[in-house]
Amino acid sequence: MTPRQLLDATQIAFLGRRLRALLDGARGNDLLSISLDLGGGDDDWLGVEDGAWPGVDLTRPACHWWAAPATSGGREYRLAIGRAIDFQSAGAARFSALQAAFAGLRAVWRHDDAQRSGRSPLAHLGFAFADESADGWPNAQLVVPAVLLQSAGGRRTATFSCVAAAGETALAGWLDGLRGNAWQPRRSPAPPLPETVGPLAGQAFMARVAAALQAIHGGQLDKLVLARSQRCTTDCAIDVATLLATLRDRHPGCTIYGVARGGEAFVGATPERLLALRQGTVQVDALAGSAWRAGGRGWAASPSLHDAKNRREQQFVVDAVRAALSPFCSTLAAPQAAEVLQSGALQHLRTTVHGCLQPGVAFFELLAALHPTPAVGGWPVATASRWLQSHGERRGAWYSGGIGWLDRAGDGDSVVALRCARINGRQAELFAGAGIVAGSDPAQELAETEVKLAVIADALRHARRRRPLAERAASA
Ligand SMILES: C=C(O[C@@H]1C=C(C(=O)O)C=C[C@H]1O)C(=O)O
Repeated sequence: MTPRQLLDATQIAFLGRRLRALLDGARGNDLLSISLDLGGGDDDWLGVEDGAWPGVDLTRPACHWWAAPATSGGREYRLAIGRAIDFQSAGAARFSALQAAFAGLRAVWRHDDAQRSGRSPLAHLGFAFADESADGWPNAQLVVPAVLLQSAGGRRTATFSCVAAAGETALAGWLDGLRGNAWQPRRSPAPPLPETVGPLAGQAFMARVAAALQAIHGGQLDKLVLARSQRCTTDCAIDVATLLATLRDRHPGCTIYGVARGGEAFVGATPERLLALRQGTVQVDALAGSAWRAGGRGWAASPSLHDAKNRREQQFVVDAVRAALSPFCSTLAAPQAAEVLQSGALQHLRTTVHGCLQPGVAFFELLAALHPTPAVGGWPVATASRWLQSHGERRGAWYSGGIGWLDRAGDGDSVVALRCARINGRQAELFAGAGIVAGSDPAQELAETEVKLAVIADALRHARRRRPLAERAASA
């Protein structure tokens, strides 16, 4: 099935009838969602590879593509197009503002599932690392998409949402959204020209590591995560869909995400789950400590993943996550030993923290308690945040913040937005960071950020070699 064939005339007529039925008796600010069952089929229907769905167009004003490892194996895909509701917030109370908005939505959210798709409508969310940011991305955002396509376990659904005040015009908007994402002609991307990390960028990062180590040795802090960015420019527009497909193929254990707003896309492949909330149970990854294969690239050699520094670095995260969750949990599973998580050329230490929640605990309450974990901020959390702010730490878009989804019942997932870049036309800005504790070596920390930046840089390089099927066939 292609997007063009997504809905036939019978389904469009059916959608129109369901919309009219929902509108009957609705109040203007009610939120209405209608799900259609699109039948069984290949989950890669929503993949972004050449020829399958080249229409995932992240240069559109509002689009969110997501491919997460499914519990049953394979991938779970989501594509959100447009916005029925867009709520944004910033500042110290940003998560409680999102929670209040979400609770308000739930009270007026009506879902028609006449075809028994069994899938809940979803809202997607994203937020920046710090609670104030000024780089064109909303600091914290919750969106109910106008159109949501989902594919998992061989089942495909479409959910259409609008506020009742939009009336019957919503139908035309939904169909437009789908058309806009239909088969776009694609240009094959040209070779990106990554800016070499000049010695100055590397020296500047190592100087900041040295300053962080001084603060740690002075006893003010135990851990600080420092980030850096790298810009590169290509000689024609970066093909975001190919970049996403490359990340998806290369990082099977990661969640791949791409969010577009106003011509810019924020794209990444993260190994780290921040929060999964399902029917009163919670799961959080305490992920930190890194080792890598240098692969002859001239990066400093990796420390052992199990050395004292890496274990200490990860233990801060385990302790902080357990402390953050415990007031909300009736039971918190006993601490587990850390496992090794392989993610491309990197390895990390990971402990999954599980708990049973007390009744009524909301997703954003948990986010507010957890973020920033010492995996991305530092320890103690408040001192680390102040240190970063006063030392000019700059983190673009939603890097090291979170990105995720919530269903109508309030269950949901958020990942930590890592291994990512902000893409605008020919420009990419890549982000990565590393945790500093007593015993950290500045050259190794720099190398760690290089390996992390390479997740996107290598995918960008590879993406240029992939060409649309039509073009390949023409030149064959
Ligand atoms: C901050 C990043 O990664 C985090 C920091 C890690 C570390 O310091 O070892 C490991 C995994 C992530 O929790 C990043 O990838 O940018």
